Amino acid sequence: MKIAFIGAGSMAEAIIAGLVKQEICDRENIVVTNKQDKSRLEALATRYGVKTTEDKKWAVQDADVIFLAMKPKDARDGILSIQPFVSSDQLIVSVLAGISSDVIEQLFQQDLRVIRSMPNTSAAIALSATAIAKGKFASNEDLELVHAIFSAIGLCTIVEEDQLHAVTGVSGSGPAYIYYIAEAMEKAALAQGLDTEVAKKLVSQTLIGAAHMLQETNKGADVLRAEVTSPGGTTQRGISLLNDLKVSEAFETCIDGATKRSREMGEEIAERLKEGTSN
Ligand SMILES: NC(=O)C1=CN([C@@H]2O[C@H](COP(=O)(O)OP(=O)(O)OC[C@H]3O[C@@H](n4cnc5c(N)ncnc54)[C@H](O)[C@@H]3O)[C@@H](O)[C@H]2O)C=CC1
Ligand SMILES: O=C(O)[C@@H]1CCC=N1
Repeated sequence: MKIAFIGAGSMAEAIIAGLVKQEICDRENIVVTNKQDKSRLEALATRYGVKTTEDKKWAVQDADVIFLAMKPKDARDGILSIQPFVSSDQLIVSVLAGISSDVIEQLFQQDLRVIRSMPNTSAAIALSATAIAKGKFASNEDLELVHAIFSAIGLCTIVEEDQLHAVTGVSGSGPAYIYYIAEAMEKAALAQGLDTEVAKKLVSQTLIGAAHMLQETNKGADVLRAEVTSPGGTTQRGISLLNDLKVSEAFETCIDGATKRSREMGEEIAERLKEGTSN
């Protein structure tokens, strides 16, 4: 299987790292191109042994699967730059937040097989939480192939296309929320007099341990939390203060805002497409 990446940023790198690490396909069968940053392409070639090129035609002409991995705002230009060289026997996999398979098909001006996906950057260590959905010209076999690719670099689940906005708000952006919590806990640990290195180690191991507990025990988050919380103890005081600060509600607002932003980004590009402009 030959895979082309249009876009060579954080998400493309995370998927490439996962594919190479898990030996999903030969590194020589992965081709990466971007807008203009040659040094970035060279860095990826050195780091992962993949092929890179500035020639869009060369990048896509023999690819079985083409990943669209540019920013949503660059989707139109990126797609138009490969559009003349793409045919319906190639499978398009989009990681673009917010942008519907309909819009992608329209930009290609062809009835292409499109699978939309929402992975996250933990793909780099084969721990992505990915959801995928099928465009109207894609087959169940296409969905299975992409499911297999993403399953090799983490968990992959199939959803209705419209649910990808919520997935983006929850698990696409999710790693950033967890890093935010990690930063806040590290800062708080320093304020209590712990050394930076000690704080970092304790916080990351606490996150790892809690994540494994969620996955490996059959207990819900509420039960696990209750198990930590001794009556009248430290956790109870801490959680009570988080409740006073409405942290749970803050997460609801955060995920609602991110989900809405995904919809907005899709609408913005659909609007520009109608107007025939790229900016
Ligand atoms: N970063 C993340 O955690 C996640 C990102 N995504 C999606 O992945 C996509 C890429 O995001 P990042 O990797 O974070 O962005 P990034 O800014 O790190 O990389 C974007 C890449 O696209 C390239 N590019 C821009 N215009 C292009 C064009 N006309 N032709 C070819 N390449 C072009 C840039 O040169 C760059 O290599 C976005 O659509 C985003 O919604 C999805 C899930 C998670
Ligand atoms: O922030 C973004 O728009 C992208 C989509 C999900 C994660 N990063």
